[in-house]
Amino acid sequence: MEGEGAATERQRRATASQVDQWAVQDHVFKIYGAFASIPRSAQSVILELQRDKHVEYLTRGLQQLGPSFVVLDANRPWLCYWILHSIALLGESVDDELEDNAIDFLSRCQMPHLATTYAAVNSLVTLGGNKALSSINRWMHDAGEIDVRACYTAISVASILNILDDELAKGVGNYILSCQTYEGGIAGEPGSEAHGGYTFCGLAAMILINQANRLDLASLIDWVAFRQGVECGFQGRTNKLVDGCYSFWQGGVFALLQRLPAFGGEGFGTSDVEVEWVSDSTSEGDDEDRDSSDDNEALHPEQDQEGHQSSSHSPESSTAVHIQHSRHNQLEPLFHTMALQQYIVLCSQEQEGGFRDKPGKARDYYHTCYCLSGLSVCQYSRSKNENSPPLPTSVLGPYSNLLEPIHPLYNVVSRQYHDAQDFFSKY
Ligand SMILES: CC(C)=CCC/C(C)=C/CC/C(C)=C/COP(=O)(O)OP(=O)(O)O
Ligand SMILES: [Zn+2]
Repeated sequence: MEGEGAATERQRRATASQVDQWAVQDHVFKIYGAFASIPRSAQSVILELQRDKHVEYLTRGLQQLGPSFVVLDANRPWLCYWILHSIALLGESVDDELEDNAIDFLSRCQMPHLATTYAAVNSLVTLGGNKALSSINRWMHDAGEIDVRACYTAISVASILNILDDELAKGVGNYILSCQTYEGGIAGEPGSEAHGGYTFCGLAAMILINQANRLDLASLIDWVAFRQGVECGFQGRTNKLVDGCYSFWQGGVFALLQRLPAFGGEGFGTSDVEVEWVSDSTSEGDDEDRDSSDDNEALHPEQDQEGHQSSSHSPESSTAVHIQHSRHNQLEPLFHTMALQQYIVLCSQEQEGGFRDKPGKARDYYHTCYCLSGLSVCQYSRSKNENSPPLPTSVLGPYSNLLEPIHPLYNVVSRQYHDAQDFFSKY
């Protein structure tokens, strides 16, 4: 039996976390309230992405990595990837000197650790061009940690470099399957708690090895759908706080699911998953306007678009999210993409450049990368394929907020992914 001390401690922690959540909601709702109370003309200015400021902040960060990126530490390839990918999402590129420095540095640090190798390879793919791509040495190595992130980074790197084979994929499907929890999301290791970061990694890896249909996709969708709360952004796991970086880790899960043919998507080429879909069917047209707030209005924080009270991160519904087709047979996103854009632009964006976890926190490159990646996912969430630009109704704020589309399996900008694919299919 649990001792009185332990029970009291548990209750103290639960209360503290509830108080944290109320404090964050209070902060976020004040921002939305202030936004709703200003004239429309001023609202559209506030919804603008501060592109120039973001590029300035990012370029400064890259320059600060050192004149020739000389120090080798595990964070530098990540900083390179977060910054270069953010710049690419904004449709910009870096100057020749910075590019040369980055290539020289990244080609020297592709071995010691799988996750940093993923960051280095994605950075080089993002820089693109002969020099960057040919600097990648397509080695293999083993050992290192075992978890779902390691599975994903290994499989992602191998896939983008066109060296993925059965030997590397052996056992990966069974391992990831053993990490899907009773909640429906995927944990880092068997027996741990489902988390958005690992759910993205697990699902992406399963798609890359053609085994996504082995997961319980119905419960996975339920789990991820209920991670979007009244703050309009996503939390990483049940009963935790909203955070801008989950815009990609959780939003990216939807981007992956929506590309599967079983969900009306075009597939990923070799990995067209067939899923026997079981859903508690909802009458036609029920949800056709669920995510069509096309007038840039702030959502009332405690209401969904039909005006219902919504409970934050409510766990009680089962299979409440379904494949949605509007009257015109247009694929509807499986999450509230306008609400998420609102959280990213109004709560995560720093007017002076960069993005943060939540109001009150400082900006950083990690959150800048994953807020922008999540924003891109939202903007293209209704696009049938990456070549069809989104309608203005899918983009919150001015259309100039539109970012470059990403390839959701790797989180690199689509055009750079295709260039890399052409390059590595030649030898
Ligand atoms: C490819 C790649 C880089 C993958 C990384 C995936 C990722 C973000 C995993 C999350 C790890 C984790 C358990 C964070 C919880 O932190 P926390 O307790 O501080 O945050 P929380 O309260 O939001 O859960
Ligand atoms: Zn975060």
